[in-house]
Amino acid sequence: MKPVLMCCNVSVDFDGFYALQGADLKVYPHEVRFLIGPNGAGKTTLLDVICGKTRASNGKVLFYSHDITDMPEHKIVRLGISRKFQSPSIFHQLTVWENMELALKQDRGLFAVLQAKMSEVDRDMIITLLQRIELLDYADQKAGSLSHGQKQWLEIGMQLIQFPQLLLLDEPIAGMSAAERERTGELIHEIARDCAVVIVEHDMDFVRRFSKQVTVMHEGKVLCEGTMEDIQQNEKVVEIYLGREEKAC
Ligand SMILES: Nc1ncnc2c1ncn2[C@@H]1O[C@H](COP(=O)(O)OP(=O)(O)OP(=O)(O)O)[C@@H](O)[C@H]1O
Repeated sequence: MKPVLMCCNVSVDFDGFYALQGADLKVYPHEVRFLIGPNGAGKTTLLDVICGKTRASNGKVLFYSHDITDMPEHKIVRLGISRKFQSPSIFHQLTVWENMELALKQDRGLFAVLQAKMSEVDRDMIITLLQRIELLDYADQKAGSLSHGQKQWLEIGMQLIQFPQLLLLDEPIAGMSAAERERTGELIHEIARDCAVVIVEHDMDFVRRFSKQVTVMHEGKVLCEGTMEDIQQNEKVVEIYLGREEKAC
């Protein structure tokens, strides 16, 4: 099977400080890949390079056969890579439905989108996605009135409406209740039926519960990959990351 994403020997130089130092990553269709590692390991920087927010100073990023290393962010989005940042960037004064409408027609202005008549197909698509993110009953509510977890789901829904083939999530469960975390884990696996997902996450209980393949990053490189069971046996991973977690408990 061809990988959706290949990062080959990617380095990022921030004025002499190397946040990434030859990072390699392959992600396959329908995969849910967790990226873990200590603070400063380069996880967010790697997501930033993949979505075009940060430029690699060396190495290549391939999305299927496209070399996207030097592509501007908006073109990468159009190719099918969607990035959700830690804090939700939704419009609090608009309803859940209007947020979804806007996400559907991002290239048009707010006024034009809200005035335009929707096609049946678009309407059905929004309904299906709102069902998936469990917000159909909240469609007419202002997004600002949603719980923190629901706001995160709304933003995930707004990413999904563009039908990405790769979704990048940065700590999606931060600040969520236990029930919201559980639902988010299930949602991520549902999403992976249609698109690969790469998730940066620090919550090891969540990673244990919902991961298959985990990539451990350290000092700007990939240290190792495998199932959570595999990497828990890795002495270096325990030393630099998981050991600290146990001590903190
Ligand atoms: N714009 C920047 N300029 C300079 N240094 C940066 C910049 N962005 C990130 N860094 C540094 O690069 C390193 C990697 O940061 P990054 O945020 O990718 O790590 P991370 O693994 O995501 O950490 P965390 O788990 O704390 O979010 C850190 O030392 C960080 O301070």
